[in-house]
Amino acid sequence: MKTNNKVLLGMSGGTDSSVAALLLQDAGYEVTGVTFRFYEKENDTEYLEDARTLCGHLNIPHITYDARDIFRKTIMDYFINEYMAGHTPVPCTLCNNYLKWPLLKKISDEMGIYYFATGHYVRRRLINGHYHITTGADPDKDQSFFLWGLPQDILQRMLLPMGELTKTRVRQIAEERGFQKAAHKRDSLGVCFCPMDYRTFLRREVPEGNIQPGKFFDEMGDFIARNEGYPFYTIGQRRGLGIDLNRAVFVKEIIPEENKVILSDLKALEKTEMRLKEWNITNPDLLLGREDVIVKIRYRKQANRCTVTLLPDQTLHVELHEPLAAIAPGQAAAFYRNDVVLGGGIIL
Ligand SMILES: Nc1ncnc2c1ncn2[C@@H]1O[C@H](COP(=O)(O)OP(=O)(O)OP(=O)(O)O)[C@@H](O)[C@H]1O
Repeated sequence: MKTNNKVLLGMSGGTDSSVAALLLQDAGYEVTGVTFRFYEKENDTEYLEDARTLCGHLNIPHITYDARDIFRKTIMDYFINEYMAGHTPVPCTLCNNYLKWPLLKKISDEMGIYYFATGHYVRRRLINGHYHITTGADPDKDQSFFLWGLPQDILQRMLLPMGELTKTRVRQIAEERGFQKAAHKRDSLGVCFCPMDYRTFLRREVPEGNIQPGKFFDEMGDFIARNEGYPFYTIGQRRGLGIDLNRAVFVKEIIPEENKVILSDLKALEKTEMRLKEWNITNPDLLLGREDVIVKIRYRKQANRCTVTLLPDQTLHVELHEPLAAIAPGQAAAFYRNDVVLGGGIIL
């Protein structure tokens, strides 16, 4: 598609996308706002009204796109199924990879709009002919960890007006420009459809009887205690096991077929390799076989050096230079060099 000065902005009705709209307009773009209906808690559609009102104030067109069915199938059902398989799901990463950004591109294509944008706190850089996501300027808000899965045809058309800003500055801008409600909206916390403990969500969503009480065992196969059923535990979990031993124990392994959860000390959770499926690499030359790559499997407080190779079965092998504890199947791993996201995948 030929470039033009039009941009489709994902408008959640919150602070970031509101300020993103203002900044894109200031920069001379012709902005259209789109609000995806992904999930509506107790049918609350106030966010739709907020987004519509904001677009009205900015004098820009606003459209809504009903993605509730596809969100239910690809994100919420996946989330439940992953826990039922003994895995730890990453719904926000998958929503970005498979829904939010592909939908922005699809609708832009249909409307003849070249650019698309969000209020994500990330930046983008062209390196050796390939676009890469880089970390946002606000270290507390950086969302690069969730965007390793985007292909070039999306990366090349994205605009990221929040990338250079801090959240504090963004709230100030909203206030200065008279967007009081947006300025004082609370940040969204965690997974949109499951802001509470995921166990409460599973109890509500999984039909009665599908989760049966199970058992904790130690690494030697000795019974420790009964538990509430394997889906209620995640690899690396220490708190909330409901047992009182005279030593610290962690969830090491989950065996759904036998409804067993294996507990051990932290050291036994360490691994020096992992494999990834559903991976994306921005530029193989910058990642594969290189010694200076960092892998993150958690949003914060973890960064390990690694070497990544492609295996004949088309999975990625990640050799960790130092052991890493609590690697859970289903989680995402994102690769970095300094501030640059090089790709990522889902842990097998
Ligand atoms: N329902 C939605 N419809 C359209 N775009 C959305 C929607 N939800 C999120 N986005 C886009 O994705 C960006 C990141 O979403 P995320 O939920 O991580 O941030 P947020 O803190 O809720 O952002 P905001 O302050 O704009 O609500 C948003 O800034 C927005 O551009």
